[in-house]
Amino acid sequence: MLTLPPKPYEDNRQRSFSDICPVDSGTVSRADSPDAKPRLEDKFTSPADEFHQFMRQARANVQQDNVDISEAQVMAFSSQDCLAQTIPEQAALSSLPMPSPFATASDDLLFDDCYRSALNLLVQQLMEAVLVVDAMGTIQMISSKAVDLLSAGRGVKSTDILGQCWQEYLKEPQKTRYQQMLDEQLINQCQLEHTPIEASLTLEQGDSLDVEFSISYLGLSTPLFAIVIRDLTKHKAEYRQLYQWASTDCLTKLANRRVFDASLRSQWQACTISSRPISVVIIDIDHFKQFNDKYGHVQGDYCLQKIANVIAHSLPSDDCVAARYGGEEFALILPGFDAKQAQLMAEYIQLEINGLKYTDLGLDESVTVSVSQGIAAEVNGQFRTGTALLCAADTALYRAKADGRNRINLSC
Ligand SMILES: Nc1nc2c(ncn2[C@@H]2O[C@H](COP(=O)(O)OP(=O)(O)OP(=O)(O)O)[C@@H](O)[C@H]2O)c(=O)[nH]1
Repeated sequence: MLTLPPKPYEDNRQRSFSDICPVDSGTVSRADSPDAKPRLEDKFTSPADEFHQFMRQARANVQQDNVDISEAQVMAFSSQDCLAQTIPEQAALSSLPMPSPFATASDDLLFDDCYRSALNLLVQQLMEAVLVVDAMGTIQMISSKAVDLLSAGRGVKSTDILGQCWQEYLKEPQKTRYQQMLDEQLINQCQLEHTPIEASLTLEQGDSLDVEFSISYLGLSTPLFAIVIRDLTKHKAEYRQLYQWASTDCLTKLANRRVFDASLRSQWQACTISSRPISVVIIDIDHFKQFNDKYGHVQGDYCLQKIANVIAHSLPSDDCVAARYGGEEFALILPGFDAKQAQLMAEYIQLEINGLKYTDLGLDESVTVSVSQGIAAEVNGQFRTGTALLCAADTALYRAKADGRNRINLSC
């Protein structure tokens, strides 16, 4: 890191550009009174000839007079504005992008050099994770926060990362997306509007890191790009936790009613588009009020958990959904299942639940619980919507209850 020399001036506010870059008094042409302070344009015989001389002088003074380099650069840059503002015919040029409209090719290089030094200082001071890369992706500058991030806190130095290729940290498809954005920026030579790109970076030793990053084009004669990276690890962990809370039933850990409804809509659509069957099963515990009344509400909760566990482990594939539909009511979505397959599934669940023991809850070995189930299956377009299928399963459940409970009823 560049160490700044001590400031040689007592009061920085009183410093002017000429303090850093003294001008031969012979070039001062305007002096209305002997005490008049020379204006900046008075110091030039010709702006085009003199400006880059100023720049060089400023640079030489930085080296010789131990002048604070960042301050000298700021003064040098502001002198361009000063020039454009004080010389009327050049005034319109003050709004043009830097480098200076007066500059020659060598001034461009000098300007780039100053700009890069100032930029490097700035990047190193930032609390954000920032990289500056060239058009090939070679890392030219890096903030200490970005070093920490890319080295996964392993105490790597910035010099170990400088010169590496930024794209090597990216995986597909973000690698290709980044290159496309870079190409577009190079063609247009101006900032591209883009939302931050989410990516999973590949770090040393196979670690990966969830981040989002944005790219800003820095218009120099040799194009540079500032990449600001934000670590999303904490954000993603919080999101996962919140998503889990919002989508699962906290007692049974099955999907909640919101997820069930959304899944039924999407699975219904997917199955009807691909002409696959789909079945819904509703499972309701028999006489659960009596269980609660006899053994207590806490034991009732454990009972619900045990039954939910059986149901969750009965699901044959990931696209099947088991949800807690209401108090002591559960529901299944079985994509690809016709009526016969759904019936087999319901029979399996019934057997498993009938066989459950509650001795671990301190109850007698003889205590058992049964369930009633209603099934509806969509095979040949008999139902118009997923909701109609669900209503049919509910009606079938009602019949199973009415027929004496501990039984399965299939909607016809
Ligand atoms: N322990 C416990 N009980 C619950 C929970 N949710 C609902 N219940 C109970 O489930 C019982 C449901 O009672 P009912 O609707 O009369 O149904 P049932 O007694 O199972 O009778 P049938 O369904 O007709 O066989 C009520 O006593 C509710 O308090 C829960 O989260 N925990």
